[in-house]
Amino acid sequence: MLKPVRRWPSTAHRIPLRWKVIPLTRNLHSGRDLLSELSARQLIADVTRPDDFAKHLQKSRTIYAGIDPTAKSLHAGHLIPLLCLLHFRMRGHNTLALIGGATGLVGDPSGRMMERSLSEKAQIESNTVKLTHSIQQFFSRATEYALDKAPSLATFSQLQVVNNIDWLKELNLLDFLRSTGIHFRVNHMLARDSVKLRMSAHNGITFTEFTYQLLQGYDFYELFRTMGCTIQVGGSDQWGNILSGIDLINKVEGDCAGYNEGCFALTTPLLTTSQGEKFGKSAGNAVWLDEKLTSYLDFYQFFLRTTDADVEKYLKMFTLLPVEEIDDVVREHGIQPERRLAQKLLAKEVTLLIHGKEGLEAARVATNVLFGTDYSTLHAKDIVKSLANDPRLVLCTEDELLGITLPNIAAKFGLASSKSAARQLALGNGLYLNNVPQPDVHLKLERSHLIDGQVAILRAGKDTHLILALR
Ligand SMILES: N[C@@H](Cc1ccc(O)cc1)C(=O)O
Repeated sequence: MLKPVRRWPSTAHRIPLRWKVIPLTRNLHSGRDLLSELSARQLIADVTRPDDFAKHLQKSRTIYAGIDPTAKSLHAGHLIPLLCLLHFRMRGHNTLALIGGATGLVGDPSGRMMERSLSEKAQIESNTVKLTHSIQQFFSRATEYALDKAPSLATFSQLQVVNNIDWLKELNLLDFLRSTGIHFRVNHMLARDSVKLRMSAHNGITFTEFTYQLLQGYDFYELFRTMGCTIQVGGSDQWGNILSGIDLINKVEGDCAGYNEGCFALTTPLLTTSQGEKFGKSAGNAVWLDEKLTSYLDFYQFFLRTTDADVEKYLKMFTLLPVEEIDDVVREHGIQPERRLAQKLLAKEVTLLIHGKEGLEAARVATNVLFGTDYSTLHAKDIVKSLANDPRLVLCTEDELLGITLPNIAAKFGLASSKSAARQLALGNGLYLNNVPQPDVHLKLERSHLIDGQVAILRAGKDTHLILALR
């Protein structure tokens, strides 16, 4: 039998006391105001009702951004919405990070020409656990970074991670159609860019993906109703999904004129590099924020390789350095671009933001080992730590290392294809020990050759390394 339709109870959408709006006493008025700061940092693609939005932000609000758990960690592409949330958080707004444990099971058609294949439930669940950790870690490191960079701005408010499976799994299909579906008109849904794009493609769109916008719309309504959330942030391909939520809230809340100031959307640009590639990929692979997936070194190097055309934008988007300071650095960089002053600053700041001081130190040590020329400051324990998880670091026993000629070691550990190839390389001054060519093919390795008596850095030619460390 059909259950009675759940009408939205007239008091259910009252904001609970703990989410009551709190006027901001400081920060919002100190320095540039939030929306213009975000826009100076090129973090805004679009906002709804900008004047009302700016006024709305004069009190402490609750804001959310959602991520579907299609991958097991955050990656560099997530940095833009995350930094946007960080700016809100620093100015005392409550921040919700939503993990789409339910929407991840359905698949967002936005910005995609092809239907996704449905992910396994177990995969989504395991990704959800990892992403929750990733997000918490991001905000805890970013908080430290923000306190260091902009102490006068930082009044951190709540950060909470929520999962939409918690409310969407409870929905009953018939109730949902009668209470929520009734507010969506198919002609409007068809007009959304995400759907239009797919309607024009050969295979069209399945009903499953077509309903995605209702689910994301429902999320916004749920967070508005239960937590007083009035702002949603997302990449620019999320515009339609966010507006679905605002429309739903307006329709359900329509009778609450005066009480409901309305809700707001803020989209961030989808970044492509100046070479037209999607930002956040290195040699076709995602650059992850988890150091087990992308090492400190590779993360640092990724930002160090930024082109001159992109570096100013990235400094503004991905660091909390004041915009004026960035302008000065970029001016100085322009005088001698080959010194890569701006890129070095960018790599340093973003590594600090994501991996903290220890991560930055590890990236610097590893950079010196692999690309530097001055080994005098290197210490064995730092080398081993900085290259943990890097296949170029091999732990070995004394027997495998001491009393053996360098070409033999190079061949044994795969730095050269054979002993004779290694000898040829050495004779041609192409085999290095701790950055010095070693043409003596009979030289046997002794403890005194090792850095701190523990580590030998071998190199074949310009840039093929093998770092051997005694266990
Ligand atoms: N649709 C968003 C993720 C998301 C999911 C649920 C939401 O309520 C909000 C956002 C994306 O794919 O990036």
